[in-house]
Amino acid sequence: MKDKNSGKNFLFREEKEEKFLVDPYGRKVTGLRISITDRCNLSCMYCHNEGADCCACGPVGKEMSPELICNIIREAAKFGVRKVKFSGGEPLFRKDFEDILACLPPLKEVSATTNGVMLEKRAKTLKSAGLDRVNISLDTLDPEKYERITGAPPGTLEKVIRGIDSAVKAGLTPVKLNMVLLKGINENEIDAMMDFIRPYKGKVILQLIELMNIDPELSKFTIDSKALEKNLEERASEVMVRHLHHRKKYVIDGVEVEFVRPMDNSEFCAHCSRLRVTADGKFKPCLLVHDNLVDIGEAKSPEEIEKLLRLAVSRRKPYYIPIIEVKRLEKAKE
Ligand SMILES: Nc1nc2c(ncn2[C@@H]2O[C@H](COP(=O)(O)OP(=O)(O)OP(=O)(O)O)[C@@H](O)[C@H]2O)c(=O)[nH]1
Ligand code: SF4
Ligand code: SF4
Repeated sequence: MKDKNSGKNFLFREEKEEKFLVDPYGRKVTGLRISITDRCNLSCMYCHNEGADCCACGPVGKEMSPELICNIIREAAKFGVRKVKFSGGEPLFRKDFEDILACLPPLKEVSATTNGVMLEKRAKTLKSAGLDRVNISLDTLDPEKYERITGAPPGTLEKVIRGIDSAVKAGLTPVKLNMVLLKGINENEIDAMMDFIRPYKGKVILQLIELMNIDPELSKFTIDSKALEKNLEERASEVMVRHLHHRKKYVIDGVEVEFVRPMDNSEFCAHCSRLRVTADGKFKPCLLVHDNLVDIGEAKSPEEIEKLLRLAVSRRKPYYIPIIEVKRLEKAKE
């Protein structure tokens, strides 16, 4: 079958007798990123709520049942999806998160991204239910700045730090600390953050995240990512490149630092291997595109889910594409 925009073929590709979902741009889908709720107890200044139209602090829509979530994952797993990331809003708002984890098929990695506020008491049960690791948002170690960035009441930063400790103790490792870089607010705290995680001896990784300034109001907080990348490279004793998004990982003074640089980065999109699912049950082919969602609705049978999965994959397109590719596509249309 041919994609009408790109003229490229898309179908299932057989590899070592395993079927994979491959989009019209040749990107294999090996992961699902599932939002299980839009609810959240914070209101971070940069929140994109996983690309949902509503804000995490706005009204809450319907949420998928554990059964539907597991059916979707089971179907995707038949086609080579091996990694699942649960996100929100704040996924720990789901009291039945452990039930969701308990019904999953065998996977290579099950992780969640959380703000960590409610993690202290849940870390052990989540691990026992099948969660492998967590990413925890932590942009600053300064309580006042934390409250300014997240809108949280006093005392919240301490809860998050206790959450990180519990996650490490429960074995939800490596724990990644997600630090969104904000010019004039926390850009000078990278070294302090590295000092904070060093005692965890490799069980905690620092993940620096370029601000997605999709809202013009946020532009003033954008840092110079290229300069930062150069600086990290100069300081690193080791540099690695992940397949996912071709993200760079650095080892600096014994600490692992990963840099997530999605903006205007065609390399990032070219290596995007995850399909998203929204909290209200829609496949979302791209975080930044809002008009090509595929409603899973009450689809229950494996056949129905497979059909919708294929449709969503056929709609996947890199958001940022190299200018040379844009020209090639324009020429192909002529
Ligand atoms: N544009 C874009 N940004 C992404 C994508 N995936 C992750 N990000 C950014 O990276 C941030 C951190 O993502 P996480 O949820 O912690 O997970 P991750 O680091 O992508 O995944 P793992 O490395 O598997 O833990 C997100 O809040 C986004 O800002 C993506 O597919 N597209
Ligand atoms: S914790 Fe996450 S979902 Fe909640 S407001 Fe902050 S960025 Fe948005
Ligand atoms: S195509 Fe690019 S912007 Fe869209 S989800 Fe993938 S990495 Fe993110």
